[in-house]
Amino acid sequence: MSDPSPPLIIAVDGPAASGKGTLSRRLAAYYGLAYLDTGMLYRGVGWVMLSRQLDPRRVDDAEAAARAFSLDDIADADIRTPDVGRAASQVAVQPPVRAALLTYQRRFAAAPPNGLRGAVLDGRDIGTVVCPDAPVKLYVTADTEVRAHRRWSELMARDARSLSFENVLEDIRRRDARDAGREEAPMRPAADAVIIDTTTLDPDEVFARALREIDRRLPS
Ligand SMILES: Nc1ncnc2c1ncn2[C@@H]1O[C@H](COP(=O)(O)OP(=O)(O)O)[C@@H](O)[C@H]1O
Ligand SMILES: Nc1ccn([C@@H]2O[C@H](COP(=O)(O)OP(=O)(O)O)[C@@H](O)[C@H]2O)c(=O)n1
Repeated sequence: MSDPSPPLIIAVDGPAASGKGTLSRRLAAYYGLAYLDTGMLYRGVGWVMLSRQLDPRRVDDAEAAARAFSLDDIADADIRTPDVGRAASQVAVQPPVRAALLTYQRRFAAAPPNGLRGAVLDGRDIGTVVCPDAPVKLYVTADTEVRAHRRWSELMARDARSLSFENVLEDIRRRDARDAGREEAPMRPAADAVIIDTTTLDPDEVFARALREIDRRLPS
């Protein structure tokens, strides 16, 4: 009897608000794959730290929070705020936090839920660390100001009226610098990733571009 084929993994990485989630959800639906937003795990740990009034930069506390983390902890939490994004990138610098969250991500990729034949994972280090053998790796990016504008519009639509565009831009710049500059699993395209610059593309165009790249790489 031949071995069952390994799960089909599509790795999607890139900086904040580049459109990773929008593209990944669509790819997962199209190919019938599971989807994991790995940023949600880091945001979850960041949220736990803030909700306990702990400093996200304290490595012992952050490691303990990551080890004990369960998705149930954030069932009713708003993790999509700039404060939680900042805390997420502060806990994400710490190697023991990354190690604790890596296990969950690798398991998800190795055995996608509901018997699905594979998964799309999005984050910062999927193609480089979490799933280095993924047959398809995309790195989604866009100009910083365009990304900040997208995030600002999203936050405004959710009623964060007091946020200025400049604050969101500054926040994204700092988070990008922290994510790209850290020692452990820095944000960067894998050597074999396809870079998709979404600055002037709408979501349909990004999807179409990704499909072309993926179909070229998948065994027919
Ligand atoms: N190609 C695009 N053009 C314009 N807006 C986009 C595009 N892709 C995503 N968006 C919007 O930008 C915001 C951030 O997208 P999202 O997919 O959440 O990014 P990420 O997962 O990289 O943080 C969302 O409001 C989304 O609707
Ligand atoms: N695989 C991942 C995913 C997220 N992260 C961290 O988690 C933060 C929040 O990730 P996110 O994907 O929710 O961020 P957005 O792109 O949605 O703004 C990032 O800024 C990173 O610091 C990471 O280090 N590695």
